[in-house]
Amino acid sequence: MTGHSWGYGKDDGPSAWHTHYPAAKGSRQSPIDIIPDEARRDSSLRPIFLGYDRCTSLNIANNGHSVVVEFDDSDDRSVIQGGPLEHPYRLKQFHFHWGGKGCEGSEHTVAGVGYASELHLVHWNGYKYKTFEEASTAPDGLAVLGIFLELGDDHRWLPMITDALYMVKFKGSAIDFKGFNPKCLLPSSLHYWTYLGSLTTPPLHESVIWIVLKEPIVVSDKQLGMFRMLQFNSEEENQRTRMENNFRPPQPLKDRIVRSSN
Ligand SMILES: CC#CCOc1ccc(CNS(N)(=O)=O)cc1
Ligand SMILES: [Zn+2]
Repeated sequence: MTGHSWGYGKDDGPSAWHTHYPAAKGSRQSPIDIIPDEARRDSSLRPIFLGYDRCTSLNIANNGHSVVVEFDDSDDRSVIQGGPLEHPYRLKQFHFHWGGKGCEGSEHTVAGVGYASELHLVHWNGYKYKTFEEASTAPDGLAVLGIFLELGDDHRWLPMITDALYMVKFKGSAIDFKGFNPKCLLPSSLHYWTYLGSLTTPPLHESVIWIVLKEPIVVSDKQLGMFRMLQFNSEEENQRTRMENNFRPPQPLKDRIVRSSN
């Protein structure tokens, strides 16, 4: 099922998505602006546990919206559990959102301030649902771990990703990408905010339990700049557009609260 084409441009960007994806105006849309002082500290929230050691990365691809690393999700070999989750959720893929030169690029903001980029690790509830597609429309179907990227020194392990980007420059390109463990992209603290939200890209399904880590990881401007050599377009298309500013702005919180781990 291929949905209507969408993007991040003036005519097909976030403000136009509602025309083909009505969920855009729903009651639990993402991202949001997280206001730490208004988050409810909840001692019943357990620590997050990331069981990625047996994870199996498959490929890295340019899907025309971001660069995505996909994993073998045929069993519970790599899962996120604990925190607000009642069951283990299987890692399916991770991808990034970033800005243009020097401007913001994260999707969630913290007290109105954005980061340069945001990493999303997408997991689905394989305990209750048979497939990612089925889980993606269920209110407790997905769990996305959001990690902020801020500019500073070079990240020691990010080159494992950025060195592969030139091979997936155009939309529709993909290469084998085995043996990558995303644990190397985690900050030292797993303290988090959590709230009920949605996919931040079409189809914008309201099926995501968001877990946003408080501590960003640090990458250099040069490393983040490598993402901007990617293109939104395929090699065949004449229109050459650099992949940048592929982030949705914060959406209304409406009748939701954000909870905070200790
Ligand atoms: C249904 C469906 C589908 C396609 O799968 C995805 C996977 C991830 C995303 C990205 N969503 S986000 N930015 O909230 O992690 C969107 C669609
Ligand atoms: Zn995302």
